[in-house]
This record gives sequence, structure tokens and C-alpha cells, in this order.
Amino acid sequence: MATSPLSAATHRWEADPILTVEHLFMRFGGLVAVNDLSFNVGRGDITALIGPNGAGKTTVFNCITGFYKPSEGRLALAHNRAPTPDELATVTAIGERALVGTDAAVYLLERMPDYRVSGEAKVARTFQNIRLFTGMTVLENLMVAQHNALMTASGFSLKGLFGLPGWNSAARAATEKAKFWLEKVELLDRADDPAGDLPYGAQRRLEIARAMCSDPILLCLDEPAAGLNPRESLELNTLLRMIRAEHGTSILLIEHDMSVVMEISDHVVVLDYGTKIADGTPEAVRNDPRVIAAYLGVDEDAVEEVEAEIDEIEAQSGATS
Ligand SMILES: Nc1ncnc2c1ncn2[C@@H]1O[C@H](COP(=O)(O)OP(=O)(O)OP(=O)(O)O)[C@@H](O)[C@H]1O
Repeated sequence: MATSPLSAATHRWEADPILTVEHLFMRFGGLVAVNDLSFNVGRGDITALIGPNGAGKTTVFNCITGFYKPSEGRLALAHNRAPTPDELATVTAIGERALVGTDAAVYLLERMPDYRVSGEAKVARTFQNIRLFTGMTVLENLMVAQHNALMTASGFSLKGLFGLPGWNSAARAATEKAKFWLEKVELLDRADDPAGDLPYGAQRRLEIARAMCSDPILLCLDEPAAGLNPRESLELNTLLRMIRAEHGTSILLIEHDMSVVMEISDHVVVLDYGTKIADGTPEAVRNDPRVIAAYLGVDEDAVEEVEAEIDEIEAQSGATS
């Protein structure tokens, strides 16, 4: 993986973005669910997209992962290194969905259907409501996730039925990868059980394992901590840190659980009514009066009041330290 030299003052999402969202709009009839949204996801970062209910977070995920075609905007995903302005201008102008070079590639996700976003651009996602094949075994769920690789190995023919070597080795590799991820999410001993029999927290981990079986470079998780107890939330933090550290996978997550967001994120982007109201480190965002106002549900006039209160609290804590 190419890395950029980072000075202490530079954030990864500025110096080496893996995803650049520019002027994204999503309209449903008269409703503007996402309104001129721009932000970067840093390569190797854990980035959280947060905001009150109905702020537009899932809609942003649906645009990134090809489930929705955005009304306007550019979503550039960069493999290996960020594209130069020239490369970005070229791929935009020629109307192609990607510019693939020998050392790097850039994909314009707004031009791609969901199966290409996952298969070619290598973006995987999980959903707010768990979507496992509950009647299949835990292992089978991870094999299905590798369907594309196995189909390619089969030459889209009957090679698999005749046990030809290419297909056999691909099937072996898929089983090994599935077992690897089952071990990482501590579900190897449940491999042969129906996925629907797993407790809720384990099903959430299985979803993440399934997404990782497609070797994503960007993993998008929609509320991974929803419904987890505090111990399971801590285990989730450990799992996501491991995925980032050992696999270099960048992670973008939507999350309401602030203990997860503040604990593991490098970067937090805050939406309210489809508009970005804050973008920075967890510390900066936590103390941002607009964020506090949005979460407390106070109107704009009250923001200055909240700001003054924060200033006062900070002045007091500064005086006592
Ligand atoms: N397919 C759709 N058709 C019409 N309106 C939609 C559609 N999808 C989302 N919306 C609307 O867009 C707005 C943003 O919804 P979205 O689900 O993206 O918010 P969210 O921030 O993910 O909310 P939550 O935290 O509750 O999941 C809401 O007003 C929602 O009703």
C-alpha cells in the first residue's frame, strides 16, 4: 500500500484520502435527503458518519455503495494512492466509470451499480438490519460471499461439477478464507450451525466477517453496535481495530453509540438535515456547539447559548488544571 508522508499537523483524510465525496446531493421528490455534502475518508482511517435520526447517513451509504444513484456529485474511490487532479479530471471528462493504471486506480462510484462497487471498486457494506441467510450455516454464509471468485474460477461452466483443478483450488481457498474470518470473529466453533441460531451480537460479527471475505479496501458498516451490550461493543471496537491494523482496510461507519465512535474513530463527520455541520477529530467534534445543539434538538438561536456555556466550562476547567 502506498503511503504519504504525514506531518504531525496533517490529517490522513486530507493528505491521503481513499474516498473523496464532492458536492453530493440526493433528492427524493421535494425532499433533499443529502444537501451539498463533501468530505474525505482517510486511507487506513476509521471514519464515523454521525447525526440525529433522519440526518441522511444511510442515504449517503446507499450512494457510496451503488444502491442509489446520486442526484448530483462525485464519489471518487482511490486504490493505492489518491488520484492527481489531472487523473480525476480525465476520468470525469471521458465519461468512464474508472481509470485503472499500473500503480493506481480511481473509481467514480456514482457511475457504478452496486455489484460493480463491491466487485471492482472493492467496497463492502453491512446493513442496519442484519441481512444474513438465516437458513444457511455460518460457513455457507461466508462461501456465498465469495460467489464471484468461485464463478470466475468455474469459467461460468460446469468445471465445478467435474472437479477440475482450477475450480477445486479456488473452492479450497474460499473455504480457508471463510475459516480465517470465522476464527477472527470467534465463530469457528459455530461454523456448521444455522446462522439464524446465533445470538444477535454474533450475527453482527458474522456480517462483518462476510463483508471481509470479499477483500474490501473500504468497509462500510451501518450501525454495527446497534443492539450490542457494553461487552459486545468493546469486542466490536477490538475487531475493527484489528481489521484496520492487520489488513489495512479503511472503515467508514454510521453509529449512534458514542462510546464506539469516540473510542475508535480517527475522524468524525456530522450530518444534520442532510447537511454537514462538523468534520474533524473526535475531540474537536465532541466540543462543537453545532453538534451539541443538533443532538440536544435545540434550534439555531440556542447555538450561541450552548457555545457560551462550553466556553465557560472550558475556561473553568482551564483555571482549575
Ligand atoms: N428511498 C427513499 N425515498 C424517500 N425518502 C427517503 C428514502 N430514503 C431515505 N429517505 C428520507 O431521507 C431522509 C434521510 O434518511 P436516512 O435514512 O438516510 O437518515 P439516517 O440519518 O440514516 O437516519 P437513521 O439514523 O434514523 O437511520 C429521511 O427523511 C428519509 O425519510
